[in-house]
Amino acid sequence: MSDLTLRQIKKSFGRTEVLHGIDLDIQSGEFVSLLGASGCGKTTLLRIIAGLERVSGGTVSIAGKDVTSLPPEKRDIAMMFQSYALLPHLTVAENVRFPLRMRGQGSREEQAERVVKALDTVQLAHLADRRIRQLSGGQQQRVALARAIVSSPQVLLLDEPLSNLDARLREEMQVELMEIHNKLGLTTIFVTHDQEEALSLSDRVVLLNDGQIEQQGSPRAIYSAPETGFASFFLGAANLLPVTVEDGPVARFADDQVLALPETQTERGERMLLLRQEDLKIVPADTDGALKARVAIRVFLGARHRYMLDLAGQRISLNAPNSVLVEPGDEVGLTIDPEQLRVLAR
Ligand SMILES: Nc1ncnc2c1ncn2[C@@H]1O[C@H](COP(=O)(O)OP(=O)(O)OP(=O)(O)O)[C@@H](O)[C@H]1O
Repeated sequence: MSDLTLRQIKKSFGRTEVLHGIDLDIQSGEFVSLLGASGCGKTTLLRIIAGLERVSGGTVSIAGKDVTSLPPEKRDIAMMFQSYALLPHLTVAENVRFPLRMRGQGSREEQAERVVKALDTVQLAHLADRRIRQLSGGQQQRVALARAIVSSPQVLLLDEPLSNLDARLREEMQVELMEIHNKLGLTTIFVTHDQEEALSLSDRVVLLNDGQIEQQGSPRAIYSAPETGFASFFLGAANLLPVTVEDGPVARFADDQVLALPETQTERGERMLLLRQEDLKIVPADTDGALKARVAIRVFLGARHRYMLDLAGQRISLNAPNSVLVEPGDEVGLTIDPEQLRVLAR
C-alpha cells in the first residue's frame, strides 16, 4: 500500500515558484531519499508533507487520506530537523516525551514506557536524566531521533539529520539509522545533498533539480543508468564530455581521438559521453585503442591517487590505485570497457 502520495505539488514564495508539480508515491516501510543541490526545494517539500508549509497547488495524502489542509499535529508524521530543535532546559527524557504530551497520546505510564523504548533504540537510556546542554552534538542528534520515533509515526521525515556530525560519527549514525529503519520499518523520507549518503541508505533515491523530479529509482539503477547529464554528474564522480558519435560505432573527441562504443549504440551525431571515474584505466600511452591524455594534477588520497588529466582540450578526473603512478606532464593512455560507457543527449 502507498503510505504517502503527492499529486502535482506546487509551491510559490511570492512570485517565485520553487516546486513545479511534484508527483510521488511512497510505499509503506520504504526508505526514500530526496537528493538535490542546495536550493532545489528539498526542505520545502518536506515541510509541505509535514504540514509546516501550505501548498500553492496539489494534494498530500497519508495512508489514503487527504491531509492537504490538516495542521501538523493532525497528520501521523514526525519530523527531525537539521538543527535538532531540542528544548535545552528540559532533560533528555522530557524532550523525547514532548510530542506525546503535546498530542495527549497515552497515559503518563504509557508515555514513560514509550520514552524508555525510544531511548533504548538510540542507545541513550543511560542519559535519560541529563539536560540537553550537557550532551555532545552526536548525543543531541540521537535525542532528536528518539523524539521523532517515540510516537511510532506513519511517516518519519528526516531533514539532513547527519549534516552537523563529523565524518566518523556520521558513518556510525548512517549504520544506526539503517538498523533502526530495519527494526521499526517506518516509512522514512530522508533529505540530503550528499549522494553517497542517499545511495547507501535508501531503497529509492528521488533526485530533485530546480523544483522538479529529475529521475528516481533504486540506488543501483539510478547510479548505473543516469538518464540526464545532471543526474550523471550529481550521482557519481562522473566526467561528461561532448563527442560526435560516428559509424563504427565510435565516439570522436578530436581528429585523432576516438573511443569504441558498444554495438547497441545506433544513434549518430552530437552527444555527451559519460565516463565514470571508477571505470577509467590509466595505461601506457601507446596502448592500442586507448585515448591519449596528459597528466595535469596528481593528488595523494592515502589509499589511492586522484588525477586530473587533459583529454582533447578538456579536463577529466579519475582515481587510480597507488600501484599506478604517473607524474604531472606524462602522456598516458586511457581505456574503458565499452559496456561501461553511456551516451546521453547533449
Ligand atoms: N520562506 C521562504 N520565503 C521565500 N523563499 C523561500 C522560503 N523558503 C525557501 N525559499 C526558497 O525556496 C527555494 C527552495 O528552498 P529549500 O530550502 O526548499 O531548498 P533545499 O533544497 O532544502 O536547500 P538546502 O539544501 O540549502 O536546505 C530556495 O530558492 C529558497 O531560497
